[in-house]
Amino acid sequence: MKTYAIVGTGALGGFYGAKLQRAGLDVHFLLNSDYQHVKQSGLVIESIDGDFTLPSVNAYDRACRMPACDVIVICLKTTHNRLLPDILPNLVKSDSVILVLQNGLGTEAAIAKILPDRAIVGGLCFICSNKVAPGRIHHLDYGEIKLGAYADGYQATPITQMMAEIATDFRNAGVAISLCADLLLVRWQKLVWNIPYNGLSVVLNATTDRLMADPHTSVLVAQLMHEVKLAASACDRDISEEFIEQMLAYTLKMKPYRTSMKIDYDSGRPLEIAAMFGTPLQFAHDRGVELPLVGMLYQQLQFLNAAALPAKNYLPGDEIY
Ligand SMILES: NC(=O)C1=CN([C@@H]2O[C@H](COP(=O)(O)OP(=O)(O)OC[C@H]3O[C@@H](n4cnc5c(N)ncnc54)[C@H](OP(=O)(O)O)[C@@H]3O)[C@@H](O)[C@H]2O)C=CC1
Ligand SMILES: CC(C)(CO)C(=O)C(=O)O
Repeated sequence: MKTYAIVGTGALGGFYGAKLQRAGLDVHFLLNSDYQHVKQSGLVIESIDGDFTLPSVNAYDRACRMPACDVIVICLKTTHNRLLPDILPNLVKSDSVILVLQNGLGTEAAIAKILPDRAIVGGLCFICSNKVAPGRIHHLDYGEIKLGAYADGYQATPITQMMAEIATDFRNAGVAISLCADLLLVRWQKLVWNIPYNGLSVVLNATTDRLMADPHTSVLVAQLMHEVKLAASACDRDISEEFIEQMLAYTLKMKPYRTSMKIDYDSGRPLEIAAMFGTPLQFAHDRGVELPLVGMLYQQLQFLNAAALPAKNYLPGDEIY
């Protein structure tokens, strides 16, 4: 039986980690402000798939107190990635796999610099989940994960045995999961959604339904998606027109949704700007492609984030890339 370390027990880590433990796996949870509460009372999951409680979990406040595990699941916000060089060496064995369940681009490459010899897998999560109180996760919708292995410079690379084993564990835990051989392609595909909706939801103070209902913003969403397609193309990854049409249609059908970046903004947390905007812009720029609309959103988000910096006790550069 594999052991799992959940680094960051919030909306994603709490939800997926609790499901893995409920399925009988040996799961170890690293926590921050919720540590005392979760150590005493465990985790509560309110989910459209069915509510459940884990009255007792392996809770830790420091990585150095955790056992080395087979799979290290990174569920911190990317704004806390500066902690990874201190956390990760405590948790790995020679054959551990690092599974990055974060939005955006670049974390796998950053981890490869910290742990050059370990297998790294990226996971794109299609889920709407929030941590609503200490140790209490509210899973509102969806939940599927797409996994792809990381290879130097985000080259496409075959599906590994370890990925298949991780997928089996998640499926047994009731999580839909698929495997792919091109992590960079699926990261760009997710950015087709995240860049317009996460960015505009903060700048325009709007939920997804309002962005789609207004003819001006729905055009802007589509234009931003086309810039992401250009950036992917500069990286030799093809995003089809049909894919963009599907993303627009899917969002029209979605329940009104406040994106994760908007929830962060409204809660006074730092925004994941580097992972979702800065690094994608840099990837495109390095290949001779500029993205003016994405660049404008990036600048506006930096402005809004900086305006709240003192309150957030946050330093620019906290996301390591
Ligand atoms: N939520 C969602 O629906 C989705 C999220 N994502 C992505 O998943 C990633 C994780 O997001 P999400 O789960 O929402 O974020 P959350 O903020 O809910 O979870 C992150 C957790 O990390 C914890 N943490 C912070 N600092 C430390 C520390 N020093 N040691 C241990 N734990 C720490 C936080 O604890 P504390 O609160 O106590 O500081 C928090 O519980 C992001 O990249 C996000 O974009 C992707 C798809 C959907
Ligand atoms: C697309 C979505 C809603 C998860 O599926 C997300 O990634 C976010 O809110 O940041």
